[in-house]
Amino acid sequence: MDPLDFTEGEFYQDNFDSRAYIDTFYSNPSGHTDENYLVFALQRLSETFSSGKYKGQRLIDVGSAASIHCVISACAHLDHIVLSDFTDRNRAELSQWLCKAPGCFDWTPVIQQVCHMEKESKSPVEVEAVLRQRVQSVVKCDVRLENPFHPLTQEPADCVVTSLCLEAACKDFPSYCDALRNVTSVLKPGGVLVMIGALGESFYIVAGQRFSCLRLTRSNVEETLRKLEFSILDFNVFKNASVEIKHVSDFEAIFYLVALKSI
Ligand SMILES: C[S@@+](CC[C@H](N)C(=O)[O-])C[C@H]1O[C@@H](n2cnc3c(N)ncnc32)[C@H](O)[C@@H]1O
Repeated sequence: MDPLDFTEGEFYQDNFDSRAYIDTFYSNPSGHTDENYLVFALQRLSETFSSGKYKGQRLIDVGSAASIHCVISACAHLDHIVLSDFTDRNRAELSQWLCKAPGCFDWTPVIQQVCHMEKESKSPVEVEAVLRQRVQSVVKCDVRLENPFHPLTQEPADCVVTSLCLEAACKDFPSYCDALRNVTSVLKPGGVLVMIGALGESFYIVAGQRFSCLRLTRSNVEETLRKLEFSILDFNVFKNASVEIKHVSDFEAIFYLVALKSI
């Protein structure tokens, strides 16, 4: 794709329908029926955080859109959670959920699914309450900036989570490498990066609007992390069993990785 035609952050600000996105992809704990990778992602997140290996003070989710699914399993293990996104509407939708505004998105089915996976004694209502209490702030971020949270400065984090954001935000591979460096610059030495991403995806659709995606390979991702001196501890791949169905996206696979920043 010509990088000039790529839908970058400014296009998201004007055209990304936050509510349609979560309605489409997160109303059901299995995700969208054409895609089916949500259970895979929730299961991996659950295994990572319930292992007890990744605890600490601060977690930053980069490019959250209006979604909280990436921090449900983490919220019992990290005290302060920061959600972030480029667009005003995504951040407004998250703030509405945080303050239980009337009509805010109902995450109960997804939270129930996570509780079911973790066989925890806490009920979905209790988990949601912990999550709301631990999400400290919802901030603007732009992964293209050296400090993605400019003009704010984030304190170094024990954990950075990012899901399906960088390949949506970056028009070419050099920009992707820069963005990954920018995003991981907020991690403490020895901190953990949890990243979910799409392989071989060129577009996805929200409410009839097409958004570009940078087509990545597994070695693109691994090579970038190696250059940034991360140790990859876990790299899982969920293959799209119905690549011929391209109503909402054309991803070939979803990856889930856990990597440690060097000390
Ligand atoms: C496919 S959504 C992923 C959202 C969510 N993390 C998930 O897993 O469903 C891509 C997100 O990237 C955000 N985005 C696009 N350009 C960005 C940029 N330059 N900096 C930060 N976020 C950006 C969009 O606003 C959108 O919310």
